[in-house]
Amino acid sequence: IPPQETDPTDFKRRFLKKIRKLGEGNFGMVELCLYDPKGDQTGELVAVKSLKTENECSNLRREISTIRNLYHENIVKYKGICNDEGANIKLIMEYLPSGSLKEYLPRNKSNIDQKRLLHYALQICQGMEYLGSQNYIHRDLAARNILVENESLVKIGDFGLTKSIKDDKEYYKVTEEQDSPVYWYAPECLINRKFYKASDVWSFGVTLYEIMTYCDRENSPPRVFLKMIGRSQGQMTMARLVEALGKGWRMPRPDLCPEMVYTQINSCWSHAPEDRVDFKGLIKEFEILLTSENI
Ligand SMILES: CCCn1cc(-c2nc(Nc3ccc(C(=O)NC)cc3)nc3[nH]ccc23)cn1
Repeated sequence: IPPQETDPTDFKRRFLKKIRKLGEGNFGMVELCLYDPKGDQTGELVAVKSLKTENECSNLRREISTIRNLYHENIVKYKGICNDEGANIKLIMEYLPSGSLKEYLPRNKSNIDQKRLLHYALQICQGMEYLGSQNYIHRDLAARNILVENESLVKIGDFGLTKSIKDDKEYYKVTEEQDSPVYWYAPECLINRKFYKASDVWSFGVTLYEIMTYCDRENSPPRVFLKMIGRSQGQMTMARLVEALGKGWRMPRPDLCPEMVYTQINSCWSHAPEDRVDFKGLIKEFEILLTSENI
């Protein structure tokens, strides 16, 4: 009999063995699983994203249709879906053992120099430039969502809030209130809940700030903002944040961050979206910084 055509992107639930939790997102969670069809532990390790609650199925289906059509060195690889036995669908992706920058940078600080940090920043911009070219807005760019393949390769690892802006709309209007990562949000997102590609540039600025602090918890954006706008004001936080940003307040240059890089971070934080640098411009700047000797 001819070898029956098995679809390598169709994962059977009975062969998917949970090992441990890897991370939690807005309404999804990611677990490390062994996919072991032979049942002899010779299977492969995969990262499996499923829903925390039943009702968010449409979000995960949108995320699946997004990631399965993205092919870029700096975007985590889609492997398939697990959709049998009736329960809710699961997204299967390649497993990156080193975790996100939030785990990796603090742990490896002593053998990562600033040049390498800028290489990571360049790669994130390359992934984001590609995402934008496919008419997507990420809406959750942060160090926690950047995964480490090895010490010279990072990938955007989560698309839980990514939206398509096809039919030449230039922004996405947030409908449902979600526990949004406000400290990574640009003013236009906070004030009138409009997301532009330029809003992702603002979030990249916050992500680069995190990278230049080696994701040190003491200097995390929530910590720095709350120190500036006064301890937790409850729901006042959003209003106080908007007010401070509107007055031109920005997170101060981190100790280890060179002036030139802080200038770049600030070019991502212009109040008006149209005044911000774009990912193409950031890529050029990083390439110049990485060739010049003074980093
Ligand atoms: C939903 C939130 C976004 N998210 C994506 C992932 C993820 N993690 C990993 N590897 C990973 C993670 C953590 C650690 C660790 O040591 N932790 C203390 C080690 C390895 N590979 C992945 N491939 C695709 C997604 C994905 C985790 N959270």
